[in-house]
Amino acid sequence: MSKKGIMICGHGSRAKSAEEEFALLAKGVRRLYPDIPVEYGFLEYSAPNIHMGLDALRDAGVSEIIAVPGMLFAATHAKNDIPSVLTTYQDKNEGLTVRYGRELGLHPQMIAAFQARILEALGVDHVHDGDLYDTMLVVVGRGTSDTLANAEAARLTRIVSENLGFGWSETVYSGVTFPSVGRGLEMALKLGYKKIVVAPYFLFSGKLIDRIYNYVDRVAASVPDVTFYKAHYLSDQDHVINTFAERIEEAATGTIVETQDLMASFKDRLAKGEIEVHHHHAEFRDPLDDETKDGDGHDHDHHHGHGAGHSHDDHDHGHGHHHHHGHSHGVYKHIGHPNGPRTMIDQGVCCCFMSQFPQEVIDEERALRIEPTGASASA
Ligand SMILES: C[C@@]1(CC(=O)O)c2cc3[nH]c(cc4nc(cc5[nH]c(cc(n2)[C@H]1CCC(=O)O)[C@@](C)(CC(=O)O)[C@@H]5CCC(=O)O)C(CC(=O)O)=C4CCC(=O)O)c(CCC(=O)O)c3CC(=O)O
Ligand SMILES: [Co+2]
Repeated sequence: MSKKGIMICGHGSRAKSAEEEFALLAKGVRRLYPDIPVEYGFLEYSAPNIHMGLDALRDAGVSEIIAVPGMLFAATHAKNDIPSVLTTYQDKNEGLTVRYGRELGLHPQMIAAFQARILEALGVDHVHDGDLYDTMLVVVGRGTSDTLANAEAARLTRIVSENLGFGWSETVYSGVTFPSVGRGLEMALKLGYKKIVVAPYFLFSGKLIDRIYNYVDRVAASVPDVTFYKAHYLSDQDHVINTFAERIEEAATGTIVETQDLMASFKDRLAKGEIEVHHHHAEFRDPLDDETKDGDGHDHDHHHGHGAGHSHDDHDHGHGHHHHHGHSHGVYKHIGHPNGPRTMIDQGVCCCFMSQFPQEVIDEERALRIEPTGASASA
């Protein structure tokens, strides 16, 4: 009989607090599965990385791993990056089976978890129809190059807006796509609502959450007659843990609906040469692990797609790390959009992103930043 183990694949952050908070998730899942080993790992920046978590399960004698993305939506990370790590691992470990579940998605419990955070920000337990007709909801999604994942964030906004009865609502994004948090809030103010709830649909704290709350504070300081309510991110609420349990069960029993099967879709697109696996240049590397020592901060221990997107041989990198492989990645639509984010500029974000910014947008942003008034457009 095969021994099962559970693996939660998280994002990771340069913020220590995010690592600690993500660990709480694994703790919550362990409470639900006391007899099964549960490990977690991060895709980028943080330790343990996904390999380390998988190693821990293997070393505990697990032969059937049920892996689930610790991700809200099915975008690049859940669709390409995690499956790439998992299939590579399975290929290298004979006799090991890795199943893969789907993203948390807009499960009713995730919506409940989000609404609980919004009500908490407003300081109420429940609302009656009409209570929030004078209030605007601004949902902050992460933002990705995956249009459908961005659309899920907008769908969430609609659902919550109807459930709670907000006067008006809008979806903004913390990066990658438009509208940015800053531009979105400027637009929101034009509508004249005096109460605005800003609710980030994020699992944990991190650099992006800090940036979002800072932005709200900055805008709030400029309009003293408007009250901003900052909702907490989701974190390890029972609703979230329960959603993980459902995703684990679906993967374990093989009852994922075909159209939602991320691993099947990954393999299919890989075979067709359509995959754009993002390189994990930021993946945490164990200094004791020789395999990952390639001297330039890259761990290329996974598939690289070469079929679509552009290869890094096509353009100049203009930054310190070199890519000695032809990885490719998502195309950022409307990257120069006037209401789009400028946050990535000069923040050390990968060339994969930066190389897609038109030079005039970069120049314009840099010029704004050196204005003596300090009027920053870095939204
Ligand atoms: C701050 C930063 C890292 C840094 O520089 O420190 C950071 C941080 C975090 N991202 C998180 C989540 C997601 N990140 C993505 C995608 C991308 N994120 C990228 C960059 C950055 N991400 C840096 C800021 C750059 C900027 O200014 O925007 C891109 C551009 C490049 C790359 O990853 O290499 C890549 C585009 C890929 C593409 O679309 O092609 C997706 C969507 C997806 O999967 O594609 C999800 C949602 C997954 C889900 O659905 O849950 C979380 C956890 C939030 C939570 O708790 O929920 C944190 C943690 C934190 O905030 O610290
Ligand atoms: Co790069």
